[in-house]
Amino acid sequence: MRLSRYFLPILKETPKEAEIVSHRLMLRAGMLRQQSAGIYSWLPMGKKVLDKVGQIVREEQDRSGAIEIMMPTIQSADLWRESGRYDDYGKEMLRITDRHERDMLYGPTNEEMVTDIFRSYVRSYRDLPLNLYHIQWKFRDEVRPRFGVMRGREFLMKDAYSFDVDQEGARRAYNKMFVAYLRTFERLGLQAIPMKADSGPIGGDMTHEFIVLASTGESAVFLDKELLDTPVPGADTDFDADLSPIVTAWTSKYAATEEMHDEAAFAALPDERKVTARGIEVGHIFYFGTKYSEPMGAKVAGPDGTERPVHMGSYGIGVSRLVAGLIEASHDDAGIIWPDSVAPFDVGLVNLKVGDAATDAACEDLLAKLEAAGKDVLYDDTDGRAGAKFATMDLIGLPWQLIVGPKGLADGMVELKRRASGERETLSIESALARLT
Ligand SMILES: Nc1ncnc2c1ncn2[C@@H]1O[C@H](COS(=O)(=O)NC(=O)[C@@H](N)CS)[C@@H](O)[C@H]1O
Repeated sequence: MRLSRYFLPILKETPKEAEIVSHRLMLRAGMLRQQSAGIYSWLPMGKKVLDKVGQIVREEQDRSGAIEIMMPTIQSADLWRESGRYDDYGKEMLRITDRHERDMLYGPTNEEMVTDIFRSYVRSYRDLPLNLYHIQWKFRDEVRPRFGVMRGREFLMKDAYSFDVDQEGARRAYNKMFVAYLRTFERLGLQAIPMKADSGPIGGDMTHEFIVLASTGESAVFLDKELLDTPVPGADTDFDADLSPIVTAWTSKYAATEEMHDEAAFAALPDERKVTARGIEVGHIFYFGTKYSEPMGAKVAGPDGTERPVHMGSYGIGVSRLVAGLIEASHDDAGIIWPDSVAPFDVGLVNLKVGDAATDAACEDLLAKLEAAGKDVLYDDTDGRAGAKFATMDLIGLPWQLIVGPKGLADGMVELKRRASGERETLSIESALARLT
C-alpha cells in the first residue's frame, strides 16, 4: 500500500480527552474516530488490526470445535420477556420500537436469541455437544463510557454458547473454551491470567475472567507469580481429550480480582510469589446451567427418552477492547509496538529521498518483492522529512521498518529496524529481503 494513496489521518497533538495511552495512541495513529460517546468509526489501520484480532479469535474457536454463526444486532423484546431479563437489564439496554410499534432492542448479548435458535432445531441428546459462536457488535448504554474502545457503548464481542445434556457435559464444554482462551491470548502476544469470578446465583466454580496485566487496567488483581510461567497448551491440543488437568494447572494457584480477593489466602503465599497488579478484563466465561433453557423450553430427550432442559454456558471475548488492550500492554514513548500476529502491516518501507531515481527504483523493487512474498507493506512514498517519516512509523508501530536512502544505496545497503527492540542494522538489499521473507 502506498502511503500517498492510503487514508492515515495521523494527529500531531495528543487529544486532550484521551485519558489512557491506548486511547491517545489510537487517535493519534489515525486508527479511530469518535462519532458519539462510546461509539467509534474504525479508520483503515484500526480496522485492519480489529480484523486480525477477530481472525485469531475465530481460528481458536474453530480449533476447539465451536461453530460460527452470525446473529443480528437488533433483537425482539419478546425473547427477553421469556427469560425475564427484559425488565432486569435496566438502562444499559437500548430499547427501540419499529414502525409497527413492536418492542425491539440493540442486543447487549445473545443468550436468549441463541437459545431460541437451539430450541427450534435440536431435540435429542445425540445432537449434543454443541457450541455456537459469532463475532458481532453489541450495545450497552454504559452510564460512563470512557478510555476509548476499552469501555465503549457499541463494541465488538465474540460470544459463544454451549449446549450439553448435563453439568458434566457442560464442564467439558467449559474446559474447551478455557483452553481456547489461553491459546487465543497467547497468539495475540498477551499474558492473560484466568481469575475466578463471581458465579452469582448459579454458584459453582465455573466462571473465570481472563485478565491482561496492564498498569491502566480498571481492576486491581492479585496472583501467584508462578502463574506467569504456566505453559499455554499447543496447537496440537486434543480438544476431545480430558482437558481438566490443564484447567487445574491454571486454577489451582492464587489469582483473584479485587471483588473475589481473599487476603488471608494471598498472605499465605511466600512474598516473592505475591503479585499485585492492575488488569484489563479481555474475556469472561460462565456456566449457567438451565437458567435460559428452563424458561425458554430448550430441552432434549435423553438416552432414556425423558426430556430435560440443556445445560449451557456462555463465553465472551472483547474483540474491540483487545485492540486497546494490546496497545496498553505493548507501547513505548514513541508509540504503538504491534505484535507480529496483529500488526496492520508487516513492514513499513521508508523512502528517504522521493524523486531520486535510484532510491525510487530500489523502493519499487523492494515493494514488489516483499508483496510477492506475501508481506503486507506500507510504503511511505511521500516527500516528507526523514525525521517525520521515522516518527510516523514509530507511532503506528509496524514490527519492521525498511529504510532506503541514496547514501546507503550507493553501497548497495539499506537499513532494517526492529520496532520492538529498536535494533537497527545496515545490510544488503538481498539480506534485508531474506530477513523479512
Ligand atoms: N463496554 C464494553 N466495551 C468493550 N468491551 C466490553 C464492554 N463490555 C464487555 N466487554 C468485553 O466483552 C467481554 C464479555 O462481556 S461479558 O459481559 O463479560 N460477558 C457476556 O456478555 C457473556 N454474555 C458472554 S457471551 C468482556 O470480558 C469484555 O472483554
